[in-house]
Amino acid sequence: MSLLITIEGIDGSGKTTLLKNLKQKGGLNLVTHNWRDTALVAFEELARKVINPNLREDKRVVIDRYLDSTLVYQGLEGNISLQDIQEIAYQNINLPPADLTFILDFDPQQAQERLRKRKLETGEYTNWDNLKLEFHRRIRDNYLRLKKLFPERIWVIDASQSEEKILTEVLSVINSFPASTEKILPSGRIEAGETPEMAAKREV
Ligand SMILES: Nc1ncnc2c1ncn2[C@@H]1O[C@H](COP(=O)(O)OP(=O)(O)O)[C@@H](O)[C@H]1O
Ligand SMILES: Cc1cn([C@H]2C[C@H](O)[C@@H](COP(=O)(O)OP(=O)(O)O)O2)c(=O)[nH]c1=O
Repeated sequence: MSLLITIEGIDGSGKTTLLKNLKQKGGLNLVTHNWRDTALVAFEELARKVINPNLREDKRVVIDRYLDSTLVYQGLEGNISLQDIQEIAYQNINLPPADLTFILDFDPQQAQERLRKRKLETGEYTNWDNLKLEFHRRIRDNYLRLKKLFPERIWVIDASQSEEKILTEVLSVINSFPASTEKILPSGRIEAGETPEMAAKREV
């Protein structure tokens, strides 16, 4: 079954790492893409060239940052209404909506530490230091607000866990889609050490 899966979270929350692990160890027939353009219209090209053709071939497509980034950064943090963003995205540009979204929820101060490490190891640029910690805290809160708006689609994952644990949790949700999402509504949060089935029981 084709599935559009998106990964979201503040910078340094582990999105790229999860994407890499899903690709290498996930055992899924999936296509991943790490898009680096922040303009909404760039998603049109992404959908046309990457998402739509693969969904048509029944693949699972995993995208690092998608419309929820726009809703969070330009919407909740910026001054564009969420309704306008969604109208442009779904009606004007005709983007496919995500089926499943994982928010890697992480403390900004710890994320800063991870990014320092990443810079030392890989030299990869980040604009983190130009922005105040307060900004990243608001972005984290905005993601959690988004979860309240789209509880069925969005899963909040504790990103302070090990890479392996995060991969296991995410795979268990993907592999049981859509059955588990129906069961686990409304909050969908998996705590450390829980399977989706255990979470379902806890939340009822
Ligand atoms: N679960 C994890 N535990 C410890 N370190 C991690 C974890 N996930 C990612 N990292 C490290 O944190 C840094 C930032 O991760 P990255 O995947 O690049 O984040 P993002 O793409 O969200 O900005 C990298 O150096 C990465 O190796
Ligand atoms: C996709 C997208 C990203 N952004 C922002 C979030 C990030 O701070 C920045 C660049 O993203 P990116 O380089 O993917 O961040 P990361 O370090 O987490 O891998 O662009 C928006 O403001 N709007 C958007 O629609």
